[in-house]
Amino acid sequence: MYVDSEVSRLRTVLLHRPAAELARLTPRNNDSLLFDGIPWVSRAQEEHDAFAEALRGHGVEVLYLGDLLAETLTLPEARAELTAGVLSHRRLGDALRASVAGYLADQDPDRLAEVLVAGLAHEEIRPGTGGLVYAMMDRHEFVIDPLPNLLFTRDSSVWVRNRVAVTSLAMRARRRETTLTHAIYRHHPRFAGTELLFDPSLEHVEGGDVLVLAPDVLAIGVGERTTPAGAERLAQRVITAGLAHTVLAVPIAQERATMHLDTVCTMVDADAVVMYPNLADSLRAWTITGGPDGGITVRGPDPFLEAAAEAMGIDRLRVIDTGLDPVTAEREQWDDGNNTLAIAPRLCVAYERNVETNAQLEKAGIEVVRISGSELGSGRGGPRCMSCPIERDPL
Ligand SMILES: NC(=[NH2+])NCCC[C@H](N)C(=O)O
Repeated sequence: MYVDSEVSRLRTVLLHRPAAELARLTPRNNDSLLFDGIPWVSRAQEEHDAFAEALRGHGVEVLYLGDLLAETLTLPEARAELTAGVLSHRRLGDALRASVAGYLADQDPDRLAEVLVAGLAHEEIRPGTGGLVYAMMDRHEFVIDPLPNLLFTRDSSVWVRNRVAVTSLAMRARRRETTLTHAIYRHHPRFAGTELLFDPSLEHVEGGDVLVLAPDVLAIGVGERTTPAGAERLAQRVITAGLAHTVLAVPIAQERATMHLDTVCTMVDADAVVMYPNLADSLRAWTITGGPDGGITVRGPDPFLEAAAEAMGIDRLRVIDTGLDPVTAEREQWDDGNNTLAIAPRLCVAYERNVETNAQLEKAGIEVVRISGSELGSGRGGPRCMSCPIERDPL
């Protein structure tokens, strides 16, 4: 397990195949569950299977979060931890808590994993010993919330070299996701001995904001999800651990369209990014390096591209000039045109619908593996959001 870049050959990736949790979305809850529409579940699964197949076709090992979770739940300690986590929710009250506990105790690891991801509605459990909460709840209300955004595995953990940062998600609808990744990385034998770089109790950082620009350089977007305090904490940790000498904190607009840094900028080569053109010239960065007494030093802000090139020790960080008119650029940015997943330098996966961006990438010598994402995209995430690289060749 090792990741020191965004682009070197991808060997192992963590995905989550969406399932019953998507079927929980309704026009009443989709906004708070961070979806912009109601996906057609079976088609979303087909799209996701094609994405996984495209990766396997390029020699990438695909791990599924659902499988790792079910395997983790065969361990009594992990099972107890994850069960206690959902039972601690204040909405339950004692009587309903006892009923839910009983229900969970009856499930085998596979089904329990499913429940932890898809959630549990009131109508799925029996009243047990009664209680006011059960009596007063609507039958469609959740006693365990579903996690439809688990699909975006990029956000709930991120690898920096041989360590994993289990993130601290900012949006209420997503917080519980990291209880799952936290348990998997600490209990699953595949990750035995892995040191955690970050944990969910810390200041907010989401993986979509973290870009490993070079083996010693990280960029962290700061906006709707990652806070300045989160960026500072992660920067301090990677610098102290000797995993990077420089971390760039990059302010991005606090808006849905630019919720993470990877919605506007991803790497397609060791020295090249594809970037939302309406933003390319205005992005800025604060440069964080090691300071006296094990602390950090902050300077800036400077133009992002210049700060990045300097930190990376290259003359220039190239921006693939998509040359799009502002309206097309805005449309394709919304549909995750800039959210590419590199399988290797100059080889990336992208949504097929972003016709113009993809054509420009190819013109610039970047091979594009196109996948369809009409349903997957309703959650506002592209190939990079839907993947957490666990192993890449060293750059
Ligand atoms: N790395 C990313 N850009 N992830 C996209 C996450 C989308 C998800 N619906 C959210 O709002 O959180």
